[in-house]
Amino acid sequence: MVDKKLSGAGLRGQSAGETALCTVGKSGSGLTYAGYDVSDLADNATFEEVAYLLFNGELPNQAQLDEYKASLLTQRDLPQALKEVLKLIPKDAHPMDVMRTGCSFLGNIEPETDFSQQHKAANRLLAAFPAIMCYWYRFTHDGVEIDCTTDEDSLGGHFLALLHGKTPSEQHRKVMDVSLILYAEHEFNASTFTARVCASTLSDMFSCVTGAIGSLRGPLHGGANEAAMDMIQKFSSPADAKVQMAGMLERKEKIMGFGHAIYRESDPRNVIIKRWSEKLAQENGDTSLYDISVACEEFMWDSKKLFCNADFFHASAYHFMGIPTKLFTPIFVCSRLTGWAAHVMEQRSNNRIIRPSADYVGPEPRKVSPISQR
Ligand SMILES: CC(=O)SCCNC(=O)CCNC(=O)[C@H](O)C(C)(C)COP(=O)(O)OP(=O)(O)OC[C@H]1O[C@@H](n2cnc3c(N)ncnc32)[C@H](O)[C@@H]1OP(=O)(O)O
Ligand SMILES: O=C([O-])CC(=O)C(=O)O
Repeated sequence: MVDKKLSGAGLRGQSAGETALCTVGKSGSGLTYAGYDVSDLADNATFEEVAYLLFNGELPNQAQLDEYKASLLTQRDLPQALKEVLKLIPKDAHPMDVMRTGCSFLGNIEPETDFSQQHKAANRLLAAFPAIMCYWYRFTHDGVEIDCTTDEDSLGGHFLALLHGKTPSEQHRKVMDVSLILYAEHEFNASTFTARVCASTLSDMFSCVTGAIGSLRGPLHGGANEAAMDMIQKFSSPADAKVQMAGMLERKEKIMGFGHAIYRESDPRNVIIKRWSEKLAQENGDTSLYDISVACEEFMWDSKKLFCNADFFHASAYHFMGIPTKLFTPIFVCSRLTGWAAHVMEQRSNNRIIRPSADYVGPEPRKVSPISQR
């Protein structure tokens, strides 16, 4: 694994454009947003500051941040028409499909009609996504039509308050904020690349983000945090985890939450969210799921030199905060929207339609025979 070359299928190792937003696997801890190390941002900034950074290129000063947060606060509620649409989506729908529909529908009723509105569209989605997820979830699962506004200062706290219907603890607010920072941006990953391809046709922001949500949904990308949770919940102890994982590897099954397309030895986000997962486990007074997760990490490294990516310890961390597993990937959407929108803006600022070539491997030229002879 460690010496595996970044080349081959899946466009691996090929540069597909330029970005000033992010480096992955290069300097410092291995992940930077506009020059800032992600661990520095996680320790010393908030998610709203990171969103501002990605959208504007610089961190805000206090006055800019206050103004930005005040503006986001006024945009958290959903239009009634969108609430009606969300109520029509069945309980057993995949919440990523809910996010996709919510984003797409908002693009119908509040369209981005020209690119001068790109910040407006991005900020509206940023403010509204927690309510899109929670309004649908609470209506279909608890039978309540929630008030989509809260006076929570941060988007992370706002999400937790909408979901649980009560004020979150300071520690939970902090973990959500860190999590949103860690997931915010990651260069040319599959969903961001989807957004950029869409942007390159000069399409609108809502279409770019809707497409990106579809790409993030898959278990090889954002969907891995849910799949990791489903897996660790099946293990009864650290020892059982090791036995069962050995079986999975023998059967050549993919272990979700491990490995990465770019990082070779570790994902710098893992150490940060792992630390928070441990703190939450201790706070809950039951560390068994955390201990099982650590056993998985040890086993995968010892047997395959595969390491936890950002998704693996997010699973237990979210679980400890009482977040239902099916909402794990939609939270990723609430965060990555910032990276997607920033890339859409960057693509638009220096655009050429993205249209690669393919190596043809199909049949030689041939003639259509009459249907009766086929
Ligand atoms: C936030 C994020 O989106 S992070 C990614 C989340 N996705 C997951 O956690 C899904 C599980 N992981 C994977 O499927 C892969 O590691 C990916 C999709 C992330 C990266 O895929 P690739 O770039 O093709 O992986 P890479 O080239 O490093 O794979 C090397 C070998 O390790 C194997 N491998 C990689 N990850 C895993 C895994 N999680 N479980 C089992 N085997 C694995 C591959 O099958 C490959 O074996 P091979 O050479 O015999 O075919
Ligand atoms: O970069 C990738 O391929 C996947 C990833 O970790 C992310 O999008 O956060």
